[in-house]
Amino acid sequence: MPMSATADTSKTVKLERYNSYLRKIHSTKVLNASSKVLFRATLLVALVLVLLFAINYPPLSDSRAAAAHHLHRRSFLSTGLFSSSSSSSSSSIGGAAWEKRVRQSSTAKRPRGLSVLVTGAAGFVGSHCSLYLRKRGDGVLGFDNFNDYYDPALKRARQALLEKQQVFIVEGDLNDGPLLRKLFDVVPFTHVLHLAAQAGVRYAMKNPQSYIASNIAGFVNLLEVAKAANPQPAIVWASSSSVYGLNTENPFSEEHRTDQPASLYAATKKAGEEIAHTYNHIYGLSLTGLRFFTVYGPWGRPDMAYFFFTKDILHGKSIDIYRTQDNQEVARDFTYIDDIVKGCVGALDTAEKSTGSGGKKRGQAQLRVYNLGNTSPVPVGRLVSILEGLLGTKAKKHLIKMPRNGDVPYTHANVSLAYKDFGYKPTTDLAAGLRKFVKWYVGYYGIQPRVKKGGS
Ligand SMILES: O=C(O)[C@H]1O[C@H](OP(=O)(O)OP(=O)(O)OC[C@H]2O[C@@H](n3ccc(=O)[nH]c3=O)[C@H](O)[C@@H]2O)[C@H](O)[C@@H](O)[C@@H]1O
Repeated sequence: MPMSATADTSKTVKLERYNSYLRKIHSTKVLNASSKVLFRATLLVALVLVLLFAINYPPLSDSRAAAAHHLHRRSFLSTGLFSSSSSSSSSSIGGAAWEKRVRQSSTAKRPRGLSVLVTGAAGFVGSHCSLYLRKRGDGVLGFDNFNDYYDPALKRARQALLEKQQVFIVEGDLNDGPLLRKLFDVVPFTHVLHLAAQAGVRYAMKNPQSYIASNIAGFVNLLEVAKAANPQPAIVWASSSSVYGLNTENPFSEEHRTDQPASLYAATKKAGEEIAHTYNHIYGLSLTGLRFFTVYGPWGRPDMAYFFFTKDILHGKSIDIYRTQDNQEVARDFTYIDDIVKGCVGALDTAEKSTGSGGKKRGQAQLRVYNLGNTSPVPVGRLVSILEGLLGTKAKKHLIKMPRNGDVPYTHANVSLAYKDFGYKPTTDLAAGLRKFVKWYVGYYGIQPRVKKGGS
């Protein structure tokens, strides 16, 4: 059967060729189909990539678009499940309702009233100044990052106080350029009262970078935004008595040397004064630096000695009272908050307009620095005796040599320049001011014991 076998073989071969032909056609079809799928998938991936790129890198030339994008992302984050902020005030940053609140808060309620952006509005001096300005009929918009350098609950309580007076605090950081630009896009601020800062002399040894971030980078960021704003605002900002550092001339006058800071805190405030000079010189920004002298009073800062001494005395804890290396008393020109508020407002009211526009200087602008102190230094030991009297409790005093931590032994303000230019005259002595502080303290913390509640 070779013949049939041959015939069979040739049939099988033909069948196999046919089958292989079919397989080829089929595989080409499959190949065509899969390459189409591959092509479409690639197109989709490319589209998604382009979109993602566009979202993450908006055109640099369009700062408004960038700001809007940034604010949108932030508002998305702050309302999202992973939000770290619980504040309702930040939940709608950039939205129409938010803009309305920003405008309302910034609008003056008296003819020719100011429109002031107050940075650090939830802080000690910031909250007092905001309330004063608002009650006077000026427009006030607060700005604060509510950081936890000290108890944020106290900052929230101050915020609640401000909200009662229709002062809105925008929650944000000085280094957030798009947010600051957005605020200046919405409101033509006449003034900025810049009080946001990393405060505290001794903490600078623990966290030096925080001073650079707030007092230098944050300040420069604010000035960058202010110089580009139309109109440019006049800026009044918080410098510090600590810039006098190792100066030995007394009382401290604005003409004395300030090139020997004793702490990084002081160095950043001094740097701020030099930076202010630069922005005034190049861009025509009107700038006034206020050198505050150890400000104290109700709603004060828990990191300051008078505040934690009060707490420790009430809790029976011992307190360290510093003495100089040659065993002298350390003294401060403690200044009551209401006097400081009057000084800040005086500086705002006498600040001339900035001269620049469109980021360019159009003429010489005002550049000032003032001491705002009490003009009568008091030894720390005396401060403790006053507190003991007010609290009806003896302090457990621990006298020690002042650690080498940036402190200076003595401060004393000459305020004749502030008096001449805006009538600054402190009127509250330490005993009267501490009485008001203690009254607030026991009320705020709900403390009952042996406290003498004399005075107003
Ligand atoms: O005048 C200023 O510019 C500065 O005033 C204060 O700095 P300071 O004067 O050191 O105020 P406190 O920290 O309240 O100290 C007051 C006095 O108590 C002394 N002290 C402090 C802490 C302590 O445990 N014991 C003690 O005797 C200090 O040496 C100082 O003489 C503020 O904390 C700074 O933010 C501000 O810039």
